[in-house]
Amino acid sequence: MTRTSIATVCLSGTLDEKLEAAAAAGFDGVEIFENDLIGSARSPEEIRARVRDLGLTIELYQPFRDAEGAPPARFAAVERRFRAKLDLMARLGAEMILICSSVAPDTIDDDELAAGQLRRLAGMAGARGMRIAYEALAWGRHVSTWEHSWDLVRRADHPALGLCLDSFHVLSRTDAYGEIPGDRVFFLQLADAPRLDMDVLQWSRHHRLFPLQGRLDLAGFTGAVLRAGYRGPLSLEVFNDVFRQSDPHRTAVDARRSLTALTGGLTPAPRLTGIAFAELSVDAGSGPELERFLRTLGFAHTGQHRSKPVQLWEQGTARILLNAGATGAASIRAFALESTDPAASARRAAELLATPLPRRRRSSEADLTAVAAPDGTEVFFCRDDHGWLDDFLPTGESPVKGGLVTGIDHLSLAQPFDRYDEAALFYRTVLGLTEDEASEFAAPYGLIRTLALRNDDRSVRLGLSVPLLRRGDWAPAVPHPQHITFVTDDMAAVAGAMESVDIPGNYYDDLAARLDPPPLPRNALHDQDEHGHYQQLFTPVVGDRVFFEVVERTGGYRGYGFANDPVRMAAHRAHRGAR
Ligand SMILES: O=C(O)c1ccc(O)c(O)c1
Ligand SMILES: [Mg+2]
Repeated sequence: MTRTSIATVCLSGTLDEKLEAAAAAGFDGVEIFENDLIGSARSPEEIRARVRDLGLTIELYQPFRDAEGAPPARFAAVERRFRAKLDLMARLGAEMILICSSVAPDTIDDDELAAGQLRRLAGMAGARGMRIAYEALAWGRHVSTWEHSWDLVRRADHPALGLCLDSFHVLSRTDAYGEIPGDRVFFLQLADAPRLDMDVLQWSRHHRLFPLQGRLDLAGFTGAVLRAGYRGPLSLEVFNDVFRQSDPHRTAVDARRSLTALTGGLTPAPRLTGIAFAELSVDAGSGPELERFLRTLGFAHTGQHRSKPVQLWEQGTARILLNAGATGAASIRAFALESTDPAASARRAAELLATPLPRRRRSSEADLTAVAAPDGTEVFFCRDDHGWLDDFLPTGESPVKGGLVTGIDHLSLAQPFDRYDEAALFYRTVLGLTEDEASEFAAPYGLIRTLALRNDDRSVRLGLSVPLLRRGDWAPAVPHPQHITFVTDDMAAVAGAMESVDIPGNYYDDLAARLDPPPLPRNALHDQDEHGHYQQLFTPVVGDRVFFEVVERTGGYRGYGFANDPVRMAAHRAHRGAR
């Protein structure tokens, strides 16, 4: 088994907190960042003991800067500093140090000089049984490609000197990284990132992500390095503004999940065949209001749970549970997915470190396995035989035939600002969904990023959204809005029956100018793609954050109307202000 490691820079907190979080998430080792050590009140010996007691090993100490290419007059100071760090490593019990390529303005562009200096440092390390992993920073002064660092390592030709390959530095510059000398790679650092057209240092220091959370080809690169014969740890090194201030235990689990998903060997994700139900928690105020909305849309209250204050509402294949037994304001507390193998779905979720939830089971009730998603939403796995419906006693009301709503189109779950990348990776990997559409837009109270995920046949679709920054205190926007989107074949009839939020005339003027759509029912929004058309209608927000949407897809439209989201948000805001 390949060892796993995480750099302390990935995590928030003091060195102690970082080490505890790394150990709790199941990492084998850590890279100790110099800053974390310098700020720690513990002596190196105490840190060594703490690391050992936590079952970790120190895989690497880093970074050592501005070594190679130093003007000869400065190199004595480099050696002095290096010797001090080797002394420190001996006290820590660390055997490998990372030297990153020089950025100092006085660095000399002379490969012979640089290789000779690296050989000198390797001699010092080697004499103490230690090794150097030399890394090309993508913004290094003269050495900025891994090929160039490899050239210097070859020239230096010392057994204590090898390469550190960092996926970010390599893949931020090229997808064609060529042949990798596996036996000379001493250390492998993994980081993903979104594709951003910006200064590479800023990109690296603020926007790195864990593998599979960004757009770099981490699977391809890691596979190539492993095939080349690399046998060291897979170590995550992610500089990320959000992770730096998030709960380190959560971040460490997110990190571990990403490595697990990257290295594979997981239970394959069983095929999902649909959304069995969505469950809303309701209180005394929101319950009746949601019932009223369901009623006007044509839903029938068909069942009452045998043991809990939970109502079942049905129409077409859409099933909504209203749960009055939970505390808190109205929200989507759970949803259930129909799986061809619920036990395997649950097993895969456990392998990906999903938090298991107590089973909902009483003698006669269906056995539903559930896990908690990062945003707290409970995700159930059930068979597609509707066995769980036996938990409900019929009320005598039967579902309306040929009603307005035919099923659930998708669920939209707004994520807390600091859980988005974690949630996207969770839903995608645990459920085996693919990314459908991503976008970013300016909403009235801040920038919003959205991501749609779906299964192969689009019977399961989820929309995630998140503000780009933590919301300002003053913003009166709906916090973490969630909605259930129903699908209809007859939007005109829905518009006639359902209370909807008013959409401004300016929207329709702009729409006419851009797309000139056919006439729309009152308050309906419109979108189109190369396949067809989309109409959307929104109820007001119930309680603090929940609303329903009804959509009609014609001609095979594939999107989600993301472009209309700012108008919808402003409309909800205006509606709440008017109350
Ligand atoms: O941003 C940096 O300076 C830095 C330092 C050490 C690394 O391993 C790295 O990838 C980047
Ligand atoms: Mg690095």
